[in-house]
Amino acid sequence: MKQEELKKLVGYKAATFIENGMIVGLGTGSTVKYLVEALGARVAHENLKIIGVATSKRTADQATSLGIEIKALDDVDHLDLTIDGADEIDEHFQGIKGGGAAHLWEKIVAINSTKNIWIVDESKMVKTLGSFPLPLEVIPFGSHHVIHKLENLGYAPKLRMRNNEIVLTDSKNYVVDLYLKKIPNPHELAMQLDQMVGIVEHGLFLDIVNTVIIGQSTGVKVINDIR
Ligand SMILES: O=C(CO)[C@H](O)[C@H](O)COP(=O)(O)O
Repeated sequence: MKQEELKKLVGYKAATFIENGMIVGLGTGSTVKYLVEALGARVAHENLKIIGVATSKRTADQATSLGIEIKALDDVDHLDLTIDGADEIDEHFQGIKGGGAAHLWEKIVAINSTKNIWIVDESKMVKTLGSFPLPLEVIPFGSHHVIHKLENLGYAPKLRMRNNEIVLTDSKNYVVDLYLKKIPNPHELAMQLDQMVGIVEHGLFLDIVNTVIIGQSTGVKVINDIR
Protein backbone atom coordinates (compact mmCIF):
# COMPACT_ATOMS: atom_id res chain seq x y z
CA MET A 1 0.00 0.00 0.00
CA LYS A 2 1.18 3.51 -0.74
CA GLN A 3 1.87 5.95 2.13
CA GLU A 4 -1.16 8.04 1.21
CA GLU A 5 -3.43 4.97 1.43
CA LEU A 6 -2.01 4.12 4.86
CA LYS A 7 -2.72 7.67 6.05
CA LYS A 8 -6.31 7.37 4.86
CA LEU A 9 -6.67 3.97 6.52
CA VAL A 10 -5.61 5.25 9.96
CA GLY A 11 -7.50 8.52 9.61
CA TYR A 12 -10.73 6.65 8.90
CA LYS A 13 -10.04 4.10 11.65
CA ALA A 14 -9.45 6.87 14.20
CA ALA A 15 -12.80 8.46 13.36
CA THR A 16 -14.51 5.32 14.76
CA PHE A 17 -13.06 6.11 18.22
CA ILE A 18 -15.19 9.26 18.44
CA GLU A 19 -18.48 8.89 20.29
CA ASN A 20 -21.63 10.96 20.43
CA GLY A 21 -21.34 13.96 22.75
CA MET A 22 -17.55 14.06 22.82
CA ILE A 23 -15.44 17.19 22.72
CA VAL A 24 -12.59 16.25 20.41
CA GLY A 25 -9.22 17.86 19.74
CA LEU A 26 -8.43 17.72 16.04
CA GLY A 27 -4.75 17.68 15.10
CA THR A 28 -3.09 18.99 11.96
CA GLY A 29 -1.51 17.45 8.89
CA SER A 30 -2.01 15.23 5.90
CA THR A 31 -3.07 12.22 8.01
CA VAL A 32 -5.49 14.21 10.16
CA LYS A 33 -7.03 15.54 6.96
CA TYR A 34 -8.46 12.03 6.42
CA LEU A 35 -9.70 11.83 10.01
CA VAL A 36 -11.58 15.10 9.56
CA GLU A 37 -12.97 13.87 6.23
CA ALA A 38 -14.28 10.68 7.88
CA LEU A 39 -15.63 12.61 10.85
CA GLY A 40 -17.45 15.01 8.53
CA ALA A 41 -19.12 12.02 6.88
CA ARG A 42 -20.18 10.63 10.28
CA VAL A 43 -21.62 14.01 11.31
CA ALA A 44 -23.54 14.25 8.04
CA HIS A 45 -24.81 10.67 7.76
CA GLU A 46 -24.94 9.27 11.32
CA ASN A 47 -26.23 12.37 13.06
CA LEU A 48 -23.13 12.28 15.27
CA LYS A 49 -23.11 15.26 17.63
CA ILE A 50 -19.62 16.35 18.64
CA ILE A 51 -17.67 19.52 19.21
CA GLY A 52 -14.22 19.86 17.68
CA VAL A 53 -11.33 21.96 18.93
CA ALA A 54 -8.87 22.58 16.11
CA THR A 55 -5.10 22.77 16.50
CA SER A 56 -4.65 24.98 13.44
CA LYS A 57 -6.57 27.33 11.18
CA ARG A 58 -6.18 24.75 8.38
CA THR A 59 -7.96 22.06 10.38
CA ALA A 60 -10.63 24.48 11.60
CA ASP A 61 -11.39 25.51 8.01
CA GLN A 62 -11.63 21.91 6.76
CA ALA A 63 -13.80 20.81 9.70
CA THR A 64 -16.15 23.78 9.39
CA SER A 65 -16.53 23.21 5.65
CA LEU A 66 -17.69 19.66 6.43
CA GLY A 67 -20.28 20.73 8.99
CA ILE A 68 -18.29 19.85 12.12
CA GLU A 69 -18.92 22.34 14.91
CA ILE A 70 -15.67 23.96 16.01
CA LYS A 71 -15.14 25.81 19.29
CA ALA A 72 -12.09 27.64 20.60
CA LEU A 73 -10.14 25.80 23.29
CA ASP A 74 -11.05 28.45 25.86
CA ASP A 75 -14.75 27.99 25.08
CA VAL A 76 -14.82 24.36 26.25
CA ASP A 77 -14.27 23.14 29.81
CA HIS A 78 -12.63 19.84 28.86
CA LEU A 79 -11.53 17.66 25.95
CA ASP A 80 -12.43 13.96 25.94
CA LEU A 81 -10.05 12.91 23.22
CA THR A 82 -7.51 14.42 20.84
CA ILE A 83 -6.45 12.72 17.63
CA ASP A 84 -3.32 13.93 15.87
CA GLY A 85 -0.56 12.83 13.54
CA ALA A 86 3.14 12.62 14.39
CA ASP A 87 6.43 12.93 12.55
CA GLU A 88 8.28 10.23 14.52
CA ILE A 89 7.38 7.83 17.33
CA ASP A 90 10.08 5.86 19.12
CA GLU A 91 9.91 2.45 20.80
CA HIS A 92 8.88 4.09 24.10
CA PHE A 93 6.04 5.95 22.33
CA GLN A 94 7.67 9.34 22.69
CA GLY A 95 7.17 11.55 19.68
CA ILE A 96 8.31 14.41 17.51
CA LYS A 97 5.65 16.72 16.11
CA GLY A 98 5.64 20.07 14.34
CA GLY A 99 6.42 19.11 10.77
CA GLY A 100 3.33 21.12 9.89
CA ALA A 101 4.38 24.05 12.14
CA ALA A 102 1.42 23.49 14.47
CA HIS A 103 3.08 21.84 17.48
CA LEU A 104 2.47 24.72 19.91
CA TRP A 105 -1.31 24.61 19.56
CA GLU A 106 -1.18 20.81 19.23
CA LYS A 107 0.66 20.46 22.53
CA ILE A 108 -1.67 22.86 24.36
CA VAL A 109 -4.68 20.89 23.11
CA ALA A 110 -3.02 17.52 23.86
CA ILE A 111 -2.12 18.29 27.47
CA ASN A 112 -5.69 19.46 28.13
CA SER A 113 -7.16 16.27 26.72
CA THR A 114 -8.17 13.23 28.78
CA LYS A 115 -6.92 10.85 26.04
CA ASN A 116 -4.59 11.25 23.09
CA ILE A 117 -4.48 9.10 19.98
CA TRP A 118 -1.77 9.42 17.32
CA ILE A 119 -2.31 8.23 13.78
CA VAL A 120 0.68 7.40 11.61
CA ASP A 121 1.81 5.30 8.72
CA GLU A 122 4.49 2.74 9.55
CA SER A 123 7.34 4.93 8.20
CA LYS A 124 6.96 7.16 11.29
CA MET A 125 7.86 4.37 13.76
CA VAL A 126 11.55 4.57 14.69
CA LYS A 127 13.89 3.09 17.29
CA THR A 128 15.39 6.43 18.36
CA LEU A 129 14.02 9.93 17.73
CA GLY A 130 16.00 12.49 15.79
CA SER A 131 16.20 11.60 12.10
CA PHE A 132 13.28 13.99 11.66
CA PRO A 133 14.46 17.55 12.40
CA LEU A 134 13.08 18.70 15.75
CA PRO A 135 10.82 21.78 15.29
CA LEU A 136 10.93 24.67 17.73
CA GLU A 137 8.44 27.54 17.77
CA VAL A 138 10.49 30.68 18.38
CA ILE A 139 9.43 34.27 19.06
CA PRO A 140 10.67 36.48 16.17
CA PHE A 141 12.06 39.10 18.58
CA GLY A 142 15.69 38.14 19.22
CA SER A 143 15.38 34.91 17.23
CA HIS A 144 18.84 35.29 15.64
CA HIS A 145 20.36 35.16 19.13
CA VAL A 146 18.37 32.03 19.97
CA ILE A 147 19.58 30.42 16.73
CA HIS A 148 23.16 31.41 17.54
CA LYS A 149 22.92 29.79 20.99
CA LEU A 150 21.53 26.63 19.43
CA GLU A 151 24.43 26.62 16.94
CA ASN A 152 26.91 26.89 19.81
CA LEU A 153 25.26 23.87 21.44
CA GLY A 154 25.89 21.91 18.21
CA TYR A 155 22.17 21.49 17.48
CA ALA A 156 22.40 22.48 13.78
CA PRO A 157 19.40 24.86 13.78
CA LYS A 158 17.78 26.08 10.57
CA LEU A 159 15.10 28.75 10.29
CA ARG A 160 12.21 27.20 8.36
CA MET A 161 11.59 28.89 5.00
CA ARG A 162 9.10 28.23 2.22
CA ASN A 163 9.33 29.88 -1.23
CA ASN A 164 12.05 32.20 0.09
CA GLU A 165 9.80 33.42 2.92
CA ILE A 166 10.09 32.72 6.63
CA VAL A 167 7.37 30.27 7.69
CA LEU A 168 5.03 31.77 10.30
CA THR A 169 2.95 29.69 12.69
CA ASP A 170 -0.71 30.46 13.45
CA SER A 171 0.63 32.48 16.41
CA LYS A 172 2.89 34.43 14.00
CA ASN A 173 6.08 32.93 15.39
CA TYR A 174 9.04 31.39 13.53
CA VAL A 175 9.91 27.71 13.29
CA VAL A 176 13.52 26.61 13.81
CA ASP A 177 14.32 22.99 12.98
CA LEU A 178 17.16 21.21 14.79
CA TYR A 179 19.02 18.70 12.60
CA LEU A 180 20.12 16.50 15.47
CA LYS A 181 20.16 13.11 13.69
CA LYS A 182 19.76 11.31 17.04
CA ILE A 183 18.10 12.25 20.33
CA PRO A 184 19.43 9.70 22.83
CA ASN A 185 17.75 11.35 25.84
CA PRO A 186 14.55 13.18 24.83
CA HIS A 187 13.61 14.16 28.43
CA GLU A 188 16.99 15.79 29.02
CA LEU A 189 16.80 17.73 25.75
CA ALA A 190 13.20 18.77 26.44
CA MET A 191 14.22 20.18 29.83
CA GLN A 192 17.08 22.14 28.29
CA LEU A 193 14.88 23.59 25.52
CA ASP A 194 12.11 24.41 28.04
CA GLN A 195 14.57 26.67 29.83
CA MET A 196 15.73 28.64 26.79
CA VAL A 197 14.10 32.07 26.66
CA GLY A 198 12.56 32.84 23.27
CA ILE A 199 11.63 29.23 22.50
CA VAL A 200 7.88 29.09 23.01
CA GLU A 201 7.60 25.32 22.57
CA HIS A 202 9.54 22.39 21.14
CA GLY A 203 8.18 19.45 19.19
CA LEU A 204 9.10 16.74 21.70
CA PHE A 205 5.80 15.22 22.86
CA LEU A 206 6.81 13.10 25.81
CA ASP A 207 4.56 10.84 27.93
CA ILE A 208 1.47 12.17 26.16
CA VAL A 209 0.02 9.52 23.89
CA ASN A 210 -2.37 6.78 25.12
CA THR A 211 -3.10 4.97 21.86
CA VAL A 212 -1.19 4.75 18.58
CA ILE A 213 -2.88 3.66 15.37
CA ILE A 214 -0.32 2.51 12.80
CA GLY A 215 -1.07 1.98 9.13
CA GLN A 216 0.92 -1.00 7.90
CA SER A 217 0.94 -2.73 4.54
CA THR A 218 -0.60 -5.70 6.38
CA GLY A 219 -3.43 -3.57 7.85
CA VAL A 220 -4.11 -1.34 10.82
CA LYS A 221 -2.39 -1.97 14.16
CA VAL A 222 -3.83 -0.35 17.30
CA ILE A 223 -1.58 -0.13 20.38
CA ASN A 224 -3.68 0.76 23.42
CA ASP A 225 -3.09 1.75 27.04
CA ILE A 226 0.44 3.01 26.50
CA ARG A 227 0.06 5.14 29.61
O1 LIG B 1 2.86 17.74 14.00
C1 LIG B 1 2.21 17.93 13.01
C2 LIG B 1 1.89 19.28 12.50
O2 LIG B 1 2.53 20.26 13.25
C3 LIG B 1 1.70 16.78 12.24
O3 LIG B 1 0.87 16.03 13.04
C4 LIG B 1 2.85 15.96 11.78
O4 LIG B 1 3.72 16.80 11.03
C5 LIG B 1 2.41 14.78 10.91
O5 LIG B 1 1.88 15.27 9.73
P1 LIG B 1 1.48 14.34 8.52
O6 LIG B 1 0.30 13.55 8.96
O7 LIG B 1 1.19 15.31 7.40
O8 LIG B 1 2.68 13.48 8.19
